[in-house]
Amino acid sequence: MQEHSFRILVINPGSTSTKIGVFDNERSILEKTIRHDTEALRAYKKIIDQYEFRKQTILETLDHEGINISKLDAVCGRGGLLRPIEGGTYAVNEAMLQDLKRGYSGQHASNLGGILAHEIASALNIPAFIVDPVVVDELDPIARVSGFSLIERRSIFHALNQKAVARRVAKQMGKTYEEVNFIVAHMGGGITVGAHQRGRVIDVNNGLDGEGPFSPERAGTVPAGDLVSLCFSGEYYREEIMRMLVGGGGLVGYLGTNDAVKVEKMIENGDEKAKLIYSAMAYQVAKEIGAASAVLSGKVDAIILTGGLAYGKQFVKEIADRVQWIADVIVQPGENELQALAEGALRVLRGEEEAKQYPQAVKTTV
Ligand SMILES: Nc1ncnc2c1ncn2[C@@H]1O[C@H](COP(=O)(O)OP(=O)(O)OP(=O)(O)O)[C@@H](O)[C@H]1O
Ligand SMILES: CCCC(=O)O
Repeated sequence: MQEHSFRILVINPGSTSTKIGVFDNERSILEKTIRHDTEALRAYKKIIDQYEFRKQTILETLDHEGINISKLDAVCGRGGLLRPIEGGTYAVNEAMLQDLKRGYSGQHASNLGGILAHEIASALNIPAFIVDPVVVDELDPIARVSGFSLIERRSIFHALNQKAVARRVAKQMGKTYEEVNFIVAHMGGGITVGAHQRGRVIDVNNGLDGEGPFSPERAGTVPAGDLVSLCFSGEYYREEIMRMLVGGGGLVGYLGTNDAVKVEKMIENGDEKAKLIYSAMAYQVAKEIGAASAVLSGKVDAIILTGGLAYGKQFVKEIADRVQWIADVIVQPGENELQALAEGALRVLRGEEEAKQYPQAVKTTV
């Protein structure tokens, strides 16, 4: 019997671009990165105000590429900084739209994903979904304890790519994601290292502005007391400190670039500082993997290295040399977020999973 074919539009909004894809089942028939002029984006005060502009650009691009949107079966967007929720595919509902619009856990381009999916899908009377947003929170209670009673650890990570890669590797091993324990290190502009225990990410660093290894653009964990002293030195505004930690941290802070390919060139040209800093980034990733292996009590089926930095052969080697005693190291460079969005929507359209419902805000009585 011929398999039913679903056509899905997927949308992944980034800070300066919107990536879109059209899939017939798992097969990509169009993938496009729409670059937005930074001047055009600057005209909008808040990220959320860009949605009409981005929607029109997406629709024009689809039209230009000859995609008839009336043939779509669903639209799936990258989820944003919502309330903490468990992983999976969620139907876009009113509560979600409200939280995306106000940026419940902060402002992030991915907040536009669910809104754009809803806007396009509702006009066509088809379902809209999001899959594994960055706020996926499956932390064990013990992992939430920070050691400072006023601050709880939070789960903010590359859930979409980490879970998609983990599912793919599990399948290659002839198992399901729910049958294996993996450590997944997503190494892109930000770096997050997740301890995946039988389908749940029970511990992971908050890679947005919290903790973990430093990355091309982010500082990761820094010595707390020294940071407090810097904050109260009177020399910096809050925004300046945040910019130095996120965006201007990591490789950018030390070497003036977030481009690891450039850093590799600097090393080739004999730059000793670049060599030390690049090795330190690999060292910190390895250390975080070691910590995740303790979280999993050493029961680790594989360590997976993914994201753009996983293309760097020397970088990967330095990490692997330190951690391959724990488990096999599997390298899956780049990220496949469009495919992951399509696969998440497909699991629901095929009835393999039920779409999860995003929780309504709890009403408090005064
Ligand atoms: N061939 C390569 N060798 C080494 N590093 C590479 C290579 N290709 C890309 N990178 C590096 O990967 C990093 C970007 O990774 P990626 O594209 O996954 O990040 P992003 O999507 O911008 O951010 P994030 O993954 O945090 O959402 C950059 O530092 C880039 O220089
Ligand atoms: C860590 C959350 C995803 C990102 O890097 O923006």
